[in-house]
Amino acid sequence: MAKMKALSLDNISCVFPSRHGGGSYTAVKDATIHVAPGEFVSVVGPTGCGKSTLLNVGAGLLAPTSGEVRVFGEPLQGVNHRAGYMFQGEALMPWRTALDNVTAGLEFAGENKKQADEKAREWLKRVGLGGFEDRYPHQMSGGMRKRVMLAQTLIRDPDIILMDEPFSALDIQTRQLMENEVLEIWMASRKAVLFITHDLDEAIAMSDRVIVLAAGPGTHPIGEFDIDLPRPRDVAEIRNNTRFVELHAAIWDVLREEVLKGYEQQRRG
Ligand SMILES: Nc1ncnc2c1ncn2[C@@H]1O[C@H](COP(=O)(O)OP(=O)(O)OP(=O)(O)O)[C@@H](O)[C@H]1O
Repeated sequence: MAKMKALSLDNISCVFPSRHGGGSYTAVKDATIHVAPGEFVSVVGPTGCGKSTLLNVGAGLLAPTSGEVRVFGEPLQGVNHRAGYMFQGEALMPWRTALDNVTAGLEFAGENKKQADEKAREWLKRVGLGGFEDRYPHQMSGGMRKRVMLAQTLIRDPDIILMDEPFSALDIQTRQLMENEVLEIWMASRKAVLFITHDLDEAIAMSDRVIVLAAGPGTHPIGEFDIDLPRPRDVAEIRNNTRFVELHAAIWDVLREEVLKGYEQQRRG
């Protein structure tokens, strides 16, 4: 028997009612993606191809039209409680301090406040925000807010981490710092990660494996690459590695045409 996967999406299709009245739009068609325990997998693909849709399926927030989702071998029903989900946009509650944002998940799960606060302080320190516990989201920079979101996702110690372009809104320096921090935390705990990005450099620098999705409609993986670069990695330095450059060229060769197709579709609107 093949080794058990942390997350298996098998032959997933997602059909939505069309936005232009009547009819339907097949966003994802027959997509199969597996993430092993401890593996860092990135999914790259053109804008609007269906990356977030697939992640929502893995999170149990969207039931696929057909196909099967398994979490550590068990068919997924409802929300994936073994997964932590870090969204693309701003997901902090503006009326709560950094500390109270980080404890939110634990509170909702019924953990006592004192214990939750203790864990949250520790996590805020780990993401470089020791001393900022009492700040409100509007009193923090974009990078700091992302750090709070990271602590919020990781405090529940999920076995699977789902990340949807978590750093796309950040400036390049802050982004690279955060990518390195995520890698450091991941190296210490080796959770299964499914990371969505449209940035190929980021995908290669972070991952064990990069999956390329076709342009929509009916997106599905069209290429898969093992990233055999040494770890630990510094995301800025690894870009100068000759193997990185080779991998980038090979993956871009597959991705380029899809990006052009995606761009054309967006233009036609
Ligand atoms: N609930 C929905 N109803 C109708 N269409 C939808 C729905 N959700 C997604 N879609 C469509 O499915 C396609 C895939 O969307 P999705 O957000 O998954 O793409 P994406 O690759 O994550 O995009 P981006 O790179 O812009 O974040 C898009 O064409 C989108 O308009």
